Amino acid sequence: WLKKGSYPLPPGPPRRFLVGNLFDIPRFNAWHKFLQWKDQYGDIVYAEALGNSILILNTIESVSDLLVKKPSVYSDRPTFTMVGELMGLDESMPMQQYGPTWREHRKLARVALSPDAVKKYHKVQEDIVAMYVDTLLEHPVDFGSQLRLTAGRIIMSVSYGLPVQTPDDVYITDAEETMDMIGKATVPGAFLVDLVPRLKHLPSWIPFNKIHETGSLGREQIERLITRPFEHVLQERVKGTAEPSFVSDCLAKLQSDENAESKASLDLIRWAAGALYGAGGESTYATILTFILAMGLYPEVQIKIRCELSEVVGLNRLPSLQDRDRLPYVGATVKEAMRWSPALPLSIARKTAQEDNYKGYYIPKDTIVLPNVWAISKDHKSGIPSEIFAPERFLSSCVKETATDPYLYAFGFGRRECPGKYLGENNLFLLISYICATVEISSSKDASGNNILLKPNFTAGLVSFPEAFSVNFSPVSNLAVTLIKERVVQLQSAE
Ligand code: HEM
Repeated sequence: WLKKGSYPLPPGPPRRFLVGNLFDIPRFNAWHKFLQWKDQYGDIVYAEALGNSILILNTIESVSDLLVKKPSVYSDRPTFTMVGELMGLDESMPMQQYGPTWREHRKLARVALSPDAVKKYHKVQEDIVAMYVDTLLEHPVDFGSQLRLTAGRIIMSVSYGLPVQTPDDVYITDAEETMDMIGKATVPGAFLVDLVPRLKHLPSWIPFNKIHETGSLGREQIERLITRPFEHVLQERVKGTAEPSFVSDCLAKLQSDENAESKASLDLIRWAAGALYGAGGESTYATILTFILAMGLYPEVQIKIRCELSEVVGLNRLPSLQDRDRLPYVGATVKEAMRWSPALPLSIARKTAQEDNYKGYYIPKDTIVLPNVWAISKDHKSGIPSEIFAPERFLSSCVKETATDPYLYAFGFGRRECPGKYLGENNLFLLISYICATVEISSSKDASGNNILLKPNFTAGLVSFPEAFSVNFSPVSNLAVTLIKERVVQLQSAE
């Protein structure tokens, strides 16, 4: 009853002989096109490219019916021959297939990143965020690169307990170079071998065949990224000076469980920790950069945040994660930063492990499934146009019906939902509240003193963030600056 002949494929654009919809799907910003297809063909849209089936899910209901309610069918990932198989990234949690090894990784992540476990990182997160806000006061032009460093430092401290201050930023530089390489290698069509996997069997002595050379260079780079900081923790543990961290906690648990650190288990921890950087750094960076751009465009939101902070927290201390529940407007702003331009507009793709049927349509095995988070984020429930940055859409005191909560879609779905969600939410809350408590963001001025018009343009990769832009940062008050400076001085004297 599941055969193709009995049920039609879901609706979608007409396919051409051999290439299917290859030329209908834009290489970049495909989510805009998919949103148009939603109006034309409906909630679920089927397309094909070079023989690959693609299913686009445009609503939270279809995502929930398939990705959440049928985990055994919809929890695999598509495979990449170059980065996955040849460079070895298949071993990292985000790219692994749904199965026993993936489950082991998730078990580690659950222990180390649960809502309770992440409480021990509150202080380190606050320290690193205070350092970032200090750089906004001292070197405001570097706000983008410093933000990237900040997101990386938090992950490195959480994963490996690396000191908050600079000497170990060498690990971050290494990690950023590797992420850049992976980002370029996962752009569709970057490597012919991803389109024609059989090319991987070509011997390396064939002239101009760089497949194996590129693969092994990438593999070395990825190995370095996951091994160097891991070995640092092993050494610190021998000296008895290891700070609490994901790796340290996992190693301690391993020792108490088995009384021996088997090679396989060490490898599992090494890979699980290595995956956190790639998965957690860029999404935090993208969301906060989006927030900064939005504040240049919608300065009134900052005023409301500052009012709430001064009422609830007062002016004599910095906000903390304990204040979070009493700051609804800040909470709504965090959600709006995730919604206005989602960091992962097509989430992370899935692949069907077997054929399926849904609402009378046939879905073939090995179909690439794309949850269109971009389309889901554009709901009209609140009545506020979706292109406006308005945290009010999430507050029942401001609108009759609130917008769909981004916590339901921005962090992914079902069994593969982001394991770093709680840590990620805390990062966003701290960054947004510290920035607003200390600096005012405004448009930059040109030589004649006129405001430079900000254009919300976003990059078009797997992770999407604002293209380079400039804004002005000025201190909110001397008292706010003193609070940040004191925190940073305390930090420097403690190290
Ligand atoms: C604003 C912050 C973040 C956003 C928006 C975000 C979003 C996502 C999304 C959409 C997925 C795909 C889930 C799916 O397939 O359904 C994901 C997966 C993942 N995220 Fe996050 N994430 C964030 C922060 C973090 C942090 C801080 C960490 C690590 C500490 C992290 C670690 C991971 C990992 C390891 C996966 C792969 C899970 C798997 O494939 O089983 N993320 N994230």
